Amino acid sequence: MSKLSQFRTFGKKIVCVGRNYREHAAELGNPVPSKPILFLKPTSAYISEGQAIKIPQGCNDLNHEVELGVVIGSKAIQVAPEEALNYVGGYALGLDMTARDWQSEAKKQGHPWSLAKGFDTSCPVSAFIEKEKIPDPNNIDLWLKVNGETKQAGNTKDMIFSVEYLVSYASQYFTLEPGDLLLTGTPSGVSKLIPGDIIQAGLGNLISMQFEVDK
Ligand SMILES: O=C(O)/C=C/C(=O)CC(=O)C(=O)O
Ligand SMILES: [Mg+2]
Repeated sequence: MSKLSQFRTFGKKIVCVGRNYREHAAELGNPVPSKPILFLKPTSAYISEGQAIKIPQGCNDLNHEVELGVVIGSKAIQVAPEEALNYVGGYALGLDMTARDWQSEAKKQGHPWSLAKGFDTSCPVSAFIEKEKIPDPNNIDLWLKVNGETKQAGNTKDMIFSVEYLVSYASQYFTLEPGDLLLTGTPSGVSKLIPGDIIQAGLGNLISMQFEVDK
C-alpha cells in the first residue's frame, strides 16, 4: 500500500485531547484536569510528509505538539473503557500544531480554540501504523526534534488518561467512526517555530517523520 493510500485510511474527523500530561499542563500554567478536555480539528488540517506546515497569517507563536494518534477501526458509540481497544484500528504519529498566541488570547476572552488549533496544515500525520505494531499504546516513547535539537521526549505511560479511557470518554459524546483520529495530548517541551525549521518526530524506533515549516 502506498503512503498516500495508507494516509487516506484515517482522513476523517480529528478529536484532540488537551492537558493530558502533568508536565505540559504545568509548563503552560494550567491546572491538571479532572476529566479529559476535548476539542476538534477539521479534516482540512491534515497534511502528510512532503507537504509543508504553514504559519497562519498573523500568528506570531506557532508551536509543535507531538502526540500519539489513535485511529478508530469500527464505529464506537458509548463504549466502555474495557471494550475500547476493540474499536481501535491502528495508530499514527500526529502533530497538534498550535498558534499559541491565538490560543492564549482565546483563553483570556473565553473564546473557542478553533482557529488556534484548526488552521490549514495544523495536523501533520505519519503513515498509518498497524495495531499489532503497538501492543501497549499506554507505554510508548514519543520524541520531537527541531533542526536536530530534541525538544520533546515523553512516554504515553505519563498520560493522565489512558487510551482506553479517552476512546471511551470521547465515544460518550461523539460517534467515533472508522478513519477518525484521536490525538491523545502532548508531553512537555513545546516551543516556538520559525520559517524554515525542520521538525523530525517519532514513536520510539517504530516510525519517524519529517516536516518543514514553510519559508
Ligand atoms: O490550555 C492551554 O494553555 C493549552 C492547552 C493545549 O494546547 C492542549 C493540548 O493540545 C495538549 O495538551 O496536547
Ligand atoms: Mg495537543
